[in-house]
Amino acid sequence: MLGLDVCEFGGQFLELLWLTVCYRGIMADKEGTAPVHEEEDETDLNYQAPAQKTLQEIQELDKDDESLNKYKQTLLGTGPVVLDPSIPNVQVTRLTLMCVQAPGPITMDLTGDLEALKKQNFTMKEGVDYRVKIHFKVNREIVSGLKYVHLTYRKGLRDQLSLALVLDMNLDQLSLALVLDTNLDQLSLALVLDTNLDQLSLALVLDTNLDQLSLALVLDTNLDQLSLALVLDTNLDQLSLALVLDTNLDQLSLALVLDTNLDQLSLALVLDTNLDQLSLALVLDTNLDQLSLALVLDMNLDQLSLALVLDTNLLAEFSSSLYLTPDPVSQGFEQAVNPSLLDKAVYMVGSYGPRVEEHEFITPVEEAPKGLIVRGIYHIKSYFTDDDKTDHLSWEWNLQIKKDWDSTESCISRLGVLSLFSASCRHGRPYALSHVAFNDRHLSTSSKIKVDLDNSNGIAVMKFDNPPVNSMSLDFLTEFSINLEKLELDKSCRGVILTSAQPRIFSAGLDIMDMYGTSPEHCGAFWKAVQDMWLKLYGYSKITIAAINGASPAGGCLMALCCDYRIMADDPRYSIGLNETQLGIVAPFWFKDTLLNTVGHRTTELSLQMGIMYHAHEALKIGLVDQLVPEGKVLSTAVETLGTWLAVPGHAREISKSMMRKPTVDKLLANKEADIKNFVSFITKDSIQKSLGMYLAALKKKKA
Ligand SMILES: CCCCCC/C=C/CC(=O)SCCNC(=O)CCNC(=O)[C@H](O)C(C)(C)COP(=O)(O)OP(=O)(O)OC[C@H]1O[C@@H](n2cnc3c(N)ncnc32)[C@H](O)[C@@H]1OP(=O)(O)O
Repeated sequence: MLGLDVCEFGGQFLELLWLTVCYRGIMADKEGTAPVHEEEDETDLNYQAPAQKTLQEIQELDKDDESLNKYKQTLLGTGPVVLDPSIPNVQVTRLTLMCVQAPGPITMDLTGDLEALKKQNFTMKEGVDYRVKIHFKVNREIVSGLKYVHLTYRKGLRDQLSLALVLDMNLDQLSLALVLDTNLDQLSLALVLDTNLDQLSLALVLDTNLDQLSLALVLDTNLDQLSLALVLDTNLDQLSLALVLDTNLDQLSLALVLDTNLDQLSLALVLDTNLDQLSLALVLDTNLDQLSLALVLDMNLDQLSLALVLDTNLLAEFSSSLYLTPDPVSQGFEQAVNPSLLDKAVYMVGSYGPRVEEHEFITPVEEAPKGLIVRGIYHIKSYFTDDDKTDHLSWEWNLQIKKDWDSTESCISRLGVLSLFSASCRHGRPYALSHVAFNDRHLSTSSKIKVDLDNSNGIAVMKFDNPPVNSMSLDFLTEFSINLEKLELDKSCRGVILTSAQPRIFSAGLDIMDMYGTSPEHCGAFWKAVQDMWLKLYGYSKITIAAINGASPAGGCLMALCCDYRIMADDPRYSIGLNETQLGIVAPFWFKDTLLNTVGHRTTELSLQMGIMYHAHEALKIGLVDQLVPEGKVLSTAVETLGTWLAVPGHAREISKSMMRKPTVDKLLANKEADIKNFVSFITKDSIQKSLGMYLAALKKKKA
């Protein structure tokens, strides 16, 4: 049976692949060709595309094959969404940098002024994991072989590291100026040394904004006189300074050692000079991700030796960012310096058909670079293109890698979060925001859902804690989806267990209070949150197990059905099922599909029409749950089971899951808006409101 399904699916899939390949030729004619300046690294295999077909022709093919038609509809939509040929077939609408630790969404609108984007910096904290999400629309025709190309350049040194060294000498005189100016979180060092046989002047200014350290040292001496000024200003923890100065008319020795634990900066300066000879050694060693500078200068009347070592292991990587120039700014070096290409990433986006809803594509997880020298601004050229090099969109923007997120961004994001959650005020009552903890890597601060991620095995347990019955209100659903998303992005998490912190109840399903007596706007927002929860959970890439430790009606059952495996407490008091008809409401098609995909057609038919709640044993019998264990063992069995699932090669399992579930997910994605409208008009009907009211009254009466 399974073999047959897979063959059937495989056949359809191949056919669709062929159809999309056929279609590429047509597309190339219709859109402009790309000015994509990417290196040609693909081999021409002398490939001859099959005869071209229109979307309509494709839809006509095998018209009588019902299952193929369904699949085609999922992939191709029902037909062109926009007929106006002046509107591009593919419209890229926005790019989002998805990062769990980000204080808020980092999104760029690609429908507006792309020129403005060139000047805009999007900040990313160093070392964080992130993914790029692109939203795009397909309006008329299938596009195949879509690609997202991402070229990363490092800008000139102005934003990064500048070193200027000026050395001027003759037998009687030496002048040295060294300026090290790095914006990489603000370290500046200026050293000026001017000496002739009679006089030595040294000025050293070290100014680092990196937690406020400033040091100025001025030393001026001639044969009869020595002046030394040292100013040190710091509110840092752990600063040590040692200054040794020894001078007489013929000789000067100076040793300065500055040692600060604050991100490990050490400075040693040794200066030894007499009338005939000057020796200077300066060592600047900062662990702020590997910058070391050593300067050794040794001279006498006849000879000069200078050694300058600037040792940052980033030299190799960013050699083009390092220049020796006397006056970088006045020479306008930024124009003179071509930004160097650091990285080229090509992501295969795939083939897509027209539909009203936007498509979205998410890249695999990347890690932002980390370290003092890699902080700075990267210029990025993005191309949304395809195999035919059609330029669907190309734009440029800047990614700024910083030691921390921008504080202003945090404010903006907090506002964003507030507005997101003010939308979840129910009956005019704002909900507590304590659970909104985007920055918090300890995921356990949510108010309605407790998350505990065990780093030793990668298993996260999400415990519903929304008394009295874990009903899924708008804020519960929002919080659930955020946590799930966070865990999906968290590399250390490998699987998620859903369970309840409430005794005897897994979840009472959707919060009826969100549907009863509320405004159409509220109902719309609520339903969108239900959809988002389902889309996230049913299409989740990681393993999910429902540890059902209590009653699980309606939405509770749906949530369990979305998981990969269900373990239920073996207790006759607990039941599970989609009982919507008992409330006088109708489960939507994606509730139905989720049940159908689990227990089959006939059982789904009986179950939905009658609104049956199954006791644990019955649920096991019809395959609604996979295993029964004593209540006290539900969670431990779930952990054990997840362990065995984790032994399966992850990639193969994930693709298999997606193969089984994607058509169902795509169906809702293609009808999301219509489904919301349908829900709102249905649930706000007087007759339905009356049913809900009676149901609520019955619940309360039962209690009485
Ligand atoms: C195109 C249109 C599509 C429309 C599709 C709409 C889909 C909806 C899916 C749903 O999920 S609808 C919700 C269905 N849920 C239920 O039917 C469950 C109802 N509840 C129960 O059966 C029981 O409460 C329980 C879960 C078995 C627990 O029983 P227990 O005896 O322990 O507690 P109660 O005294 O019954 O309840 C305590 C308290 O909680 C209130 N409550 C219960 N369920 C809900 C709920 N789903 N939403 C809001 N409030 C709920 C109940 O009224 C009690 O409140 P009180 O004020 O303390 O009396």
